[in-house]
Amino acid sequence: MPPRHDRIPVTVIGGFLGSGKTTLLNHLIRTADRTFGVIVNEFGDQGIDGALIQNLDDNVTELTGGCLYCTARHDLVAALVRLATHTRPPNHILVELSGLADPAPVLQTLLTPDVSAVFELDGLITVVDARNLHHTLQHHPEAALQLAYANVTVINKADLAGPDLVRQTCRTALQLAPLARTVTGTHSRVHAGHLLNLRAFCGPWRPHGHTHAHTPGLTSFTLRTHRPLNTPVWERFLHTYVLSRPGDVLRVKGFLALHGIPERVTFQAVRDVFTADVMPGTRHDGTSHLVLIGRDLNAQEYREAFHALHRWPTGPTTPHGRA
Ligand SMILES: Nc1nc2c(ncn2[C@@H]2O[C@H](COP(=O)(O)OP(=O)(O)OP(=O)(O)O)[C@@H](O)[C@H]2O)c(=O)[nH]1
Repeated sequence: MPPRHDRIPVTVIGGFLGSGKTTLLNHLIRTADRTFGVIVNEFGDQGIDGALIQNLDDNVTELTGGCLYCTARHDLVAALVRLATHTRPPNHILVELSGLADPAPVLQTLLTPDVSAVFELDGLITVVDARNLHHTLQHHPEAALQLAYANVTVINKADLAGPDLVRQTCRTALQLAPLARTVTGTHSRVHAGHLLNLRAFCGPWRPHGHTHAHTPGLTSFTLRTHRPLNTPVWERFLHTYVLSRPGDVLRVKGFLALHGIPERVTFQAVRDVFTADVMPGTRHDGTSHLVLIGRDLNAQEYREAFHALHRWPTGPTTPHGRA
């Protein structure tokens, strides 16, 4: 095996939908003293995370259009090679998995002799939403697999969980990943020294028996419109179709064009917690698109309801009269 200084270290970031993986990636880019290349695996035809990753220009590759559960080996290898042969190659690569991915196939790909001759798998970081882990483990078998191989477990969203639940979540995570270092944080703010230079895969490695367990009925689809939305009418849609269905709608993310706000608005929801942030320095072009991931969702029902938002004028009128 070539010595480390000749190979580019690769850190894989996994964890369930909305746990804080992209937030961690941005935190590392901001705080760690090195140049990063990033590969983001997203399902659906519309990548969102690429636009949410900061300060990397052309060193971000989105693998879109793939499967909900896995990263195609040839896509991953092609993206690694693209970064390594860049005119200014990064000195560390971060691979963010989709929120439903089992990390084992990606780890295996990185450990094959042809790939590991050029890239060194440094470690797997699994990000956990402290508020939701227990519920997630009960309903989504993917979550246990994501923890099983972790070298570091980041117990994130401590602010939403509170100290008692954070302690319980740490204990549960340790049962599933007894050899992993566990660190807690809010907004994935964990010292880079705990996450990088782990060299956790120096010895031989074999995945545990593979179960391929998946949550039944999961679907993902994109909603699009081409005219700005009336804010009160959008909020009604949000409450009816997203926030009041937290067991079914697991994740929503995307961009909104809202009437009266010239900038693009980033929208994110993880079950019943949501944020809508104006992106400074941007201008929307009138289009909105949202990726939804959930269980037993009727895409047609959502598309019709989203499309129907345009029946209402873009002024301050609501379906029930003046706002
Ligand atoms: N309150 C709170 N919100 C957080 C924290 N960490 C992340 N978030 C928010 O949670 C949402 C999801 O965070 P992301 O980093 O996009 O999660 P992700 O794991 O990359 O999501 P997917 O790629 O869709 O699986 C965003 O709105 C974040 O701003 C935290 O510690 N506290």
